[in-house]
Amino acid sequence: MPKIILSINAGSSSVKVSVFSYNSPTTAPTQLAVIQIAGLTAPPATLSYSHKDTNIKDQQIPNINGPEDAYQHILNHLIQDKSLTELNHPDDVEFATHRVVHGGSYSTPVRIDQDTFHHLEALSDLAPLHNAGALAIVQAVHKACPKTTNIAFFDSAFHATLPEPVRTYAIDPEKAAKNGLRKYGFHGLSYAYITRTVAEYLKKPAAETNLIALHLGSGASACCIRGGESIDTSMGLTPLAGLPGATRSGDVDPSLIFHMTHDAGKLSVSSTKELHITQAEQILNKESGWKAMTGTTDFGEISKKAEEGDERCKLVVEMLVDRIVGFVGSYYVKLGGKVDALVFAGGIGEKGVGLRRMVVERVGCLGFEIDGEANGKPKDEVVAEVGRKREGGGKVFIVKTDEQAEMAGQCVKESEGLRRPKDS
Ligand SMILES: Nc1ncnc2c1ncn2[C@@H]1O[C@H](COP(=O)(O)OP(=O)(O)O)[C@@H](O)[C@H]1O
Ligand SMILES: CC(=O)OP(=O)(O)O
Ligand SMILES: [Mg+2]
Repeated sequence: MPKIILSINAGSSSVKVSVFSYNSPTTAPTQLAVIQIAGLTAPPATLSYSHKDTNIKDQQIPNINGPEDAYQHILNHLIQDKSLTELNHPDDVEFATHRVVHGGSYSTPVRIDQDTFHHLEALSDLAPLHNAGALAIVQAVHKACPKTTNIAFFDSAFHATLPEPVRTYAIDPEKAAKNGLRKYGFHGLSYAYITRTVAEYLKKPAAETNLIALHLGSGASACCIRGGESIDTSMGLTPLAGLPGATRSGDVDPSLIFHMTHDAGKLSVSSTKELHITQAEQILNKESGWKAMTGTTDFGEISKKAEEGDERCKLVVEMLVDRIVGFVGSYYVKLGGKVDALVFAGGIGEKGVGLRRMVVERVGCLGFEIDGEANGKPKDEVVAEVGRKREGGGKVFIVKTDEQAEMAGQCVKESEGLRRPKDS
C-alpha cells in the first residue's frame, strides 16, 4: 500500500500543501495534488488546487484568518475531493512534513514530539512572526490524527555551512553566544531545491556548482552558493534582515526604529501570552515594505502600476532592484567571479518579467545578459533558461522552486530514521 505524505509550507502570505505518495525509501515520492491558499496578507484569500483534471485557479475565499485557518480549509478540501482516493481521512497521512522557518542550531530535520515541540516553541522568540503559524498547524495535524508522524524541516538548516566570519555579528561575543545572536539565514529548503535542480540541469555535481540565487516571495532573500553550500545569505538572526519584502523593511539603520516610536521595546497588540512581539518587531516586520509604501502587498499589481507610470510603485520596484543588485555584486566577489548561474525563484522571481530584466541589465558588467524573448515567455519547466550566454559569463535561470517537494524527497530518504518509535 503506498503511503501518504502531506507536505505543508506555511509562508508569510500563503499556506501551500502538496500531497505525495511513496512506496519505499529508495524511490522518489509521487506528487498527487497541490493546493494553496495565497493572499493571507491581502484579503480576500484565494484558493488554487490541482489534481488530475481538476484545476482551480485563484478562487476567492472570504474569512480566512491566518495560517491555521487556511490549513483547516485545505485539509477539508482535500478530504472532500472524492477523486483523491488515496486521502479520505486524516488517518491516511503517514507523515506530515512542516516547513519551520527558524530552526536555531538544528541542522537536520527532526521528528516532532513533546520535547522538540517545546524547543521549537522556545525558538519562536527569535522569529515570533514566522514559527507560530507552522507550530499551530503542527498542533492541528496532531489533533486530527495522533498517528501521523510530524517532522519539522528548517529553513535555516541549509545555512549551517555559513563560515564563522559571515555568521558573526560585531557585538559582545559572550552575549552573542548566550543568546544565540548570529546570522542564521532562511529560505533554505528553497535554496536546497534550487541547488539540486540547477546542478542536474547543468549536468554537474552539486559540490562543483556555484550560484547566486534569489528567492523573491513575500519574504525575499539572496544566497551565495559555493560548491553546493551556502557561504552567505541576506537574511540574518531573523527573516527581517536583507532585502525588503511585502510587509518587511529589510535592512535599515538599527537606530531608525527609535526615531519612529518611543515604545520600541513595549509589547505590541499582536502579542499573546506565549508570543512576545515588540512594537519594533511589529512595525519593521508587519507594517513596512511594499504594503507601507504602496498600500498593497501584491508585487504583481505594483509592477503593473509602475509600468503605467505610478511614481510610488516605480520607486518600490527600483528600490528592490537596487538592493538585489547590491547582493549580486557582493556575492559575485565572494565567488571570485566563478558563477555558473544567477537564479530567480519565488512568486516574484517566477512572475516578475520586468524585475528580472532590470536586475540582469544592471549586473550586465558581471557577464550576465537577459534574452528578452525567453524572459518574456519562459519555458514551463522546473529550470528555464532566460539568459544569453556570453563568453565567460554566467547563465540566468528561473527555477520553479518547490519547498514541499524538497521536504517530501528528504522525508522519504530518511523515512526509516524519522518514523515514530512503535511504542510512542
Ligand atoms: N505577475 C507578478 N509579478 C510579480 N510578482 C508577482 C506576480 N504575481 C504574484 N506576484 C508576487 O509573488 C509573491 C508571492 O510569492 P510566494 O513565493 O508564493 O510567497 P510566499 O512568501 O508566501 O511563499 C507576492 O508578493 C505576489 O505579489
Ligand atoms: C523566511 C521567509 O521570509 O519566508 P516567507 O518568504 O515564506 O515569508
Ligand atoms: Mg515562500
